[in-house]
Amino acid sequence: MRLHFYKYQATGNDFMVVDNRAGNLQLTQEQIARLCHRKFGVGADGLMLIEKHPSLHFHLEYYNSDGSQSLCGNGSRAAVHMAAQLGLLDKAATFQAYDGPHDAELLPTGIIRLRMGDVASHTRHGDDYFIHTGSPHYVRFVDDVKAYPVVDEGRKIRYSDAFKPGGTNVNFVQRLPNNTLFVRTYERGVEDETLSCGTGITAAALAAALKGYSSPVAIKALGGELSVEFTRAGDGSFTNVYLIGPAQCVFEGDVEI
Ligand SMILES: N[C@@H](CCC[C@H](N)C(=O)O)C(=O)O
Repeated sequence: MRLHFYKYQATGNDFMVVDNRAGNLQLTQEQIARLCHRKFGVGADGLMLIEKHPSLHFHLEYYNSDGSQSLCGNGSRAAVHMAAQLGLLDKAATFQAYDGPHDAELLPTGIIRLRMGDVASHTRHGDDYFIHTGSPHYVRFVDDVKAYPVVDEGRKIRYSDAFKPGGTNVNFVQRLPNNTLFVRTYERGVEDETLSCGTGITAAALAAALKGYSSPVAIKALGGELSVEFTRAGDGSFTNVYLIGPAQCVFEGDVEI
């Protein structure tokens, strides 16, 4: 069977996106891993299916490159862009993702502004933070993130007893002047560093807010620039959380599955 796909990148986090509104595609974990494999397949950090939803613009199924599922912030932004290309929506989007319903806006600049879930709480692990932003994220502030061994240290935390059995994504964050962060992320389900992770960047911005940063936080990632907006309550909870950044269709094609 030949599968038609769109290849997207959202600040360097890359995805295969498939229009499954007909509902006849079911992929096994092995097929997803093969399609996302950078030597044997198309190559991507994740694969998404855009499907019909009874009352929202679309339903989004997100798979990491190993076939596991969670919320993907960058993937959701890319899916909103593709749903607009498919004519499912104009400038405002509502869709169902892994963690629940989301809305998003396609700004005139082409930037996608995605509403994330509210964040009620966080936990501390020494000087580090654990924040769930639809996906689980560990956040550690470091002095020189460019030189930091992200994969080695990230993998230790990802597989540590504290986060078994599900594991966690791990973000290393450097504070820069002007309310700006540089964020690098080890992603669970990709089992490697990616060029950008939207839910991780959101968690990093909220952790920085707990240290005095204000909304909006400007973000630099290896794959590009984003920003995060939020409203912080006195009890340390967050509402009106938005992940804002670009997404681009790079090519489309067909692949045998
Ligand atoms: N790249 C994503 C996060 C995808 C999910 C994550 N790897 C997990 O399994 O928790 C993003 O942009 O948020």
